[in-house]
Amino acid sequence: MKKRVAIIGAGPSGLAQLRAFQSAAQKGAEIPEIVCFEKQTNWGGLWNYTWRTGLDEYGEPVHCSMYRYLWTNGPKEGLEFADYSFEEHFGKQIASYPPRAVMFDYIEGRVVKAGVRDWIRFSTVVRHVEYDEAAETFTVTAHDLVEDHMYAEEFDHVIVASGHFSTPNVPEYEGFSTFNGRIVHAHDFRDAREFAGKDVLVMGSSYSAEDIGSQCWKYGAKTVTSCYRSAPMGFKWPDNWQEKPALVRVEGKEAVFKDGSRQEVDAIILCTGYKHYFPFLPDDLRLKTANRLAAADLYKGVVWVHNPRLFYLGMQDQWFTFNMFDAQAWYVRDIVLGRIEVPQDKQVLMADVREREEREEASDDVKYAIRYQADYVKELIGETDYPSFDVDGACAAFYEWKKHKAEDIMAFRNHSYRSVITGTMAPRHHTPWKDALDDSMEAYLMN
Ligand SMILES: Cc1cc2nc3c(=O)[nH]c(=O)nc-3n(C[C@H](O)[C@H](O)[C@H](O)COP(=O)(O)OP(=O)(O)OC[C@H]3O[C@@H](n4cnc5c(N)ncnc54)[C@H](O)[C@@H]3O)c2cc1C
Repeated sequence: MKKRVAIIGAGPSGLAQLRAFQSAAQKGAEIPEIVCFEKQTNWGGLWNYTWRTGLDEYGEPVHCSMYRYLWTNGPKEGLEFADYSFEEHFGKQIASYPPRAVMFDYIEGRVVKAGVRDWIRFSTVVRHVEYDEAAETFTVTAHDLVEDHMYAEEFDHVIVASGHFSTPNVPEYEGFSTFNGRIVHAHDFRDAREFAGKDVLVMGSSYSAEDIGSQCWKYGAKTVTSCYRSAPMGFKWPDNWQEKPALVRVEGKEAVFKDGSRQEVDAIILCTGYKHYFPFLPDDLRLKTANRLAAADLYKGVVWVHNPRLFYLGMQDQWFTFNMFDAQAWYVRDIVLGRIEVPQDKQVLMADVREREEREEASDDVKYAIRYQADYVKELIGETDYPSFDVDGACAAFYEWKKHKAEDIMAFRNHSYRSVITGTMAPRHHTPWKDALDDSMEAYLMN
């Protein structure tokens, strides 16, 4: 009987897995029966934007954490699919920091071409997964939201590609419940225009804080204050943007910081990160990890060491994204197809995890982290037929990106880089991003 494989999620990771199997089939391989469960009505994961926050039309938690005017925060050259370039999709090279809608179109382009939509059951949430030792199969219980019907099916493998930037980490601070303003987590932030004319406090010092603070500033916030726990972001911010140490409490409308200073604010945006959250997995199958490069308990970053028939995609902290998901998906595919053997000895699997952890912990330098992930991508693609690409070039684009941000955080998106697939230089963005309100694909492609 044909093997059956369940993929949970049709975001960039799950779609990479579909494309991986389809590419093997295209080359004549016998592939298993694939069922991809996707709780949203469409594919694209976080890139499938919705205005909704809280619960969706079925009462399910909204997955999307992106906002209306989101433009990629890293250069597109760092994430380009090796088997489907931006030039192939758009018929020309495009600038390096596309808006969300352009990215969605690109993600969708590859899987439309691959013809894998029929493998996906949309509006279907995976509620529970259980492993039967004797039968060596997983029972996946799914909920068809349209029919409001639950059912269970058996699979030989489960691949978890449900993402980890959707369940917000929401801290509590003294005075929050009596704060006379709006408190919102980045997960529910949709449109910076809401904060025009306001004094905004952005909590956190990572990408969300950087970008949401910048959005608020660009769309007319009166002042932006950002506060950090360990170290300031350290960019050259505009005059009406100040960085403060950690928030201690809120008194009325005043935020009080660790150094004793105070600032009156109208709104607090919590850019306090996300949790790896898998409510559909029992303890023995559930990944418990911090957001790090060497995610816990994953051999080669993908194989669940406690049950090597279960895989996770995209669970690492992410410098590389789409091409790393591809590298992982091709690798997992080849395990499932019996082309790559996973060691039987759990100690060997654990040793691989420890080695990755130790190497990650050797330095907290950003360039080291980027290189670390580049080496990981190289390691995986070296073992499959995923088309090789200029991983070092992608690394260089990330280094340049860091440099350009340090030079001018408000205008770094006007820079462009060389494609690591086709070698073509991206055009410079003609409309300075700072002033661009129209994030539609049509407007962008006119550049
Ligand atoms: C604000 C923000 C900005 C970002 N910007 C960039 C950027 O500029 N460039 C970049 O490369 N990356 C960016 N990222 C990173 C992002 O994580 C990746 O680009 C990518 O979306 C991850 O893909 P994924 O498939 O692993 O997860 P997701 O995109 O989260 O997709 C997971 C899918 O699984 C589905 N799912 C979840 N649970 C279930 C269930 N129980 N049953 C069925 N389906 C389920 C979800 O509906 C979703 O479709 C950003 C992330 C955020 C939050």
